[in-house]
Amino acid sequence: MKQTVAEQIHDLQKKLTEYAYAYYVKDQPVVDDAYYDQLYQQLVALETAHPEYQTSDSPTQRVGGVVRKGFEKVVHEIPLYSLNDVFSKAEIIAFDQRVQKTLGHAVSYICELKIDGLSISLKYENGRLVRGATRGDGTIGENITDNSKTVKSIPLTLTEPIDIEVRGECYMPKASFIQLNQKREEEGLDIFANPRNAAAGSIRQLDSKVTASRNLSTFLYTLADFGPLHVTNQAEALTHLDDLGFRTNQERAVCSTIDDVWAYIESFHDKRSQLPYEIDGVVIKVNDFSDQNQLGFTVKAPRWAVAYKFPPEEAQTTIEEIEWTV
Ligand SMILES: CC(C)(C)c1nc(N2CCN(c3ncccn3)CC2)c2cc(C(N)=O)c(N)nc2n1
Repeated sequence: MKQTVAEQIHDLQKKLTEYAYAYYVKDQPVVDDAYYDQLYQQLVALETAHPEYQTSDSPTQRVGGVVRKGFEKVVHEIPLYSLNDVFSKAEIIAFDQRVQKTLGHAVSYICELKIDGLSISLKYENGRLVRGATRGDGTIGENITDNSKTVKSIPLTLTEPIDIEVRGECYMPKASFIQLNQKREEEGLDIFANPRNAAAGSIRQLDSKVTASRNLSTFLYTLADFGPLHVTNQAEALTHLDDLGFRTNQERAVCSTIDDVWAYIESFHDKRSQLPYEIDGVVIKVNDFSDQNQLGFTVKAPRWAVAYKFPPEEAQTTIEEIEWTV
């Protein structure tokens, strides 16, 4: 039986959302670009002819188009903490000793690559993105909701209709950074010093159409407000973020000893230049949430995590050296 217009539109929105999720979140395209573009144009035509069926979470709403005079301030109800930096194996061992001394037992750690982007916080109500904000000073950030909606790896709708706030890094892939700077040089514009500055400049754009053109991506890494999620450790929390539709970094590893933590760090010291995104270190976190709660926070940072910082990277990677995943 022939589909109604409403059914045709809903069907296209669902298909295109699934294809975009596979491409931008899982890095596993399921259709080629030409086919995606063909369906996308069909949806644009149908939504234009029947605007009553255009939904705010349709894939066509990712193109931006809002121009702001400035950014509203956002107060983070749950503050974003800092991290204590460490620069050597000795400092990591000292961290582990302090943790074991406080808890009275050994713990497992989770190692996460420290993405060199800028921190954002995403708030969802009933599974819908209601607010995107920059970290700012950890308490006061900027409202970047319009721009967040143009970042293709940020879900507009979650797989569950829950209230949750998540945090992570927004970054620009190395290849996009190199291409952006080439374009800016051709146009006689200033170039960005590094991908972090390029990402910050792009997510803090007043014209969301510009943000949409910058191929930003994300890796989410923490739940600010756990909402209805029952998770007991960081590894589970990251799996939950995956299940909800977020993009998380798959290089994470649970390490049962600090020697394994150091082996992880050393392994990425060499792999760093081949990654398609910049990292400036490894974040080491006590994995178990009850252990984290016992360790608590200093004024500015958790006692249950440290950021191991790599020495500054050598010369800029050439485009050939990068593995071509997004
Ligand atoms: C939730 C905690 C506090 C443990 C935490 N905090 C982080 N950061 C705090 C300091 N940040 C910061 N940023 C600007 C100014 C001061 N501090 C930048 C984010 C993390 C950053 C990354 C990352 N980059 O990949 C990550 N995988 N996990 C993090 N986890």
